[in-house]
Amino acid sequence: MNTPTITGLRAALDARVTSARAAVRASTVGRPGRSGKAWRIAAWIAYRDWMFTRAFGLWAGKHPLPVILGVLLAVGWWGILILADVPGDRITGPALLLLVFLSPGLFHGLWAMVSPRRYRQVMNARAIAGVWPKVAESCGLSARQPDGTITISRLRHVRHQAGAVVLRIETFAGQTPDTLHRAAQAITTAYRAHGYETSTVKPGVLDLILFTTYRIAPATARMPEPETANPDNLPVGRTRAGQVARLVVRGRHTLVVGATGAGKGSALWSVVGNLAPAVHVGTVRLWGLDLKGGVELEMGRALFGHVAYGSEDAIPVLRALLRVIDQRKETMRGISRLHVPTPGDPLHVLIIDELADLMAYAEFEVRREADRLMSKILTQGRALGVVVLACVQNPRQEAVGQRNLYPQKVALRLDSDIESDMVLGPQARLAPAHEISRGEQGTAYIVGEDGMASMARFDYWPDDLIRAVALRYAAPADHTAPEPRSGDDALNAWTAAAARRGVHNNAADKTTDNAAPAPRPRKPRAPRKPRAPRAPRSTPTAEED
Ligand SMILES: Nc1ncnc2c1ncn2[C@@H]1O[C@H](COP(=O)(O)OP(=O)(O)OP(=O)(O)O)[C@@H](O)[C@H]1O
Repeated sequence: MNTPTITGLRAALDARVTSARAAVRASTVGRPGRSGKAWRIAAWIAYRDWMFTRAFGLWAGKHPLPVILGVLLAVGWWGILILADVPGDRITGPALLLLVFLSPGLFHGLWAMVSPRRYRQVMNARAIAGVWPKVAESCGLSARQPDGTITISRLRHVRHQAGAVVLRIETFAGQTPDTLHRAAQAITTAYRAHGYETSTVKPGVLDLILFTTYRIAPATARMPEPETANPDNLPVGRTRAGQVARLVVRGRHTLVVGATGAGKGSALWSVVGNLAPAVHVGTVRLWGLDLKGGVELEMGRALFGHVAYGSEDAIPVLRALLRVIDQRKETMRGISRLHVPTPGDPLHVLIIDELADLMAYAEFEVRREADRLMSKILTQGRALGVVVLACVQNPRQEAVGQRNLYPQKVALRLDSDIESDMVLGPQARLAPAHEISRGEQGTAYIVGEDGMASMARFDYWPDDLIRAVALRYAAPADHTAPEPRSGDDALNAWTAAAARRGVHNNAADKTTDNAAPAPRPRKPRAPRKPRAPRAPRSTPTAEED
């Protein structure tokens, strides 16, 4: 029998609450027509009333003295007027007195009624700042000075953003920024936040982003538009703060790791799908290795140039990509240090689904060759406009032995903290991927080149959308790979593999122009002229020249 885990129970409870809320909403404010409108007006009034009462109550709870004094004086005044039988208005005077004593509370109530959001933010910021000295001291952000006084890291300000509160913290003389980074988790727990991220503002000043939401709501991707298909800043999903999550593709190899069902497909298609408009105009060229037999990539086949669906077929594709790198080395030498994609001279993106099938489970010879080729592509490719996005399920040593060659890592849900450590190394502290729950497919920590981690949820890409994107943004027909140079060992391998298995290529599907890099018929070599025997010569000297 399966024992329910805390995470499982929490997910089940979440689901029930969400469905109950949806049911109540549908039968009240969500109703169509006049009754729905009436419900909405009533809900608006009730909410504003509640905000007034709550804000006033909170103020009164914190300031009982003026409340008690005001009530006593007002009642006393009124009582005296009654007892002394003073004629005329006996209410206005005591009421005005009460109003004066309670005016700060009434101001709070009105403020909360008119602008509930702003009111909550200001109150929250004040509460955070109020307990900051205690929190800072207990989290190790204080030091005793020689004169006996205690210095704490200064909280410059508290700012709100969607789903998060940002604390700007400053080090004091003698304190290192690393101390702030190390205290981040303890501060998060102290404020009962759901998670944190850090961002350095300037030396000694850090923004600590505390998340107030537990999870990022799932979202379904939409048809990408050409203006967003920017490989330097590709939109791929949502951040915890509700903003667009972005990934840098140009100049970075990306390793995507996630347990089975963690949503690697969402990460893969968020990149491929959002790059599609750039593929269509020829500034990006996609290469695919789907070693699960094509199950994943075949759906968007038209977006790809060369693809291979088996580990042996992958080798010629990797070799062809290496030839692109070699060609670029020659054309870019002395001209540019980072390739700028243009139509006709695109950014080449190699997408690999299930890297382990190539690097860990293939035949020994294939593994060895794949390892050699991948090391070259990963070490030489990124500046030359050839990048890799590789997905892997099991982060075991053989599969991700080259993980250090991927400057950017995407860690979806992992099974244990050991796996998080294996993939992310020291960054696992900032990106505990093993804590992502099963119900949050597509949620991941993105660990960038600078070692900073941020949480995002990749958009979900339904099959129909992938097909529609492939139809609308199909790759141009001239998707050819550079041909092997004569004498290149790839020539024979490519030819043999293509003949044996029929390497999948756009060409095969479309026009003959696109044919897989077929071997050029070699010119028969002219017989070598016999060399004239060299005259015996002595060691060259300056005089001889
Ligand atoms: N971004 C997302 N938002 C919501 N649900 C998602 C998201 N991504 C995936 N899912 C759900 O999770 C399921 C598994 O996703 P997916 O197949 O991408 O996982 P995977 O990591 O590729 O798994 P495997 O390694 O076993 O192929 C999907 O069928 C879908 O129902």
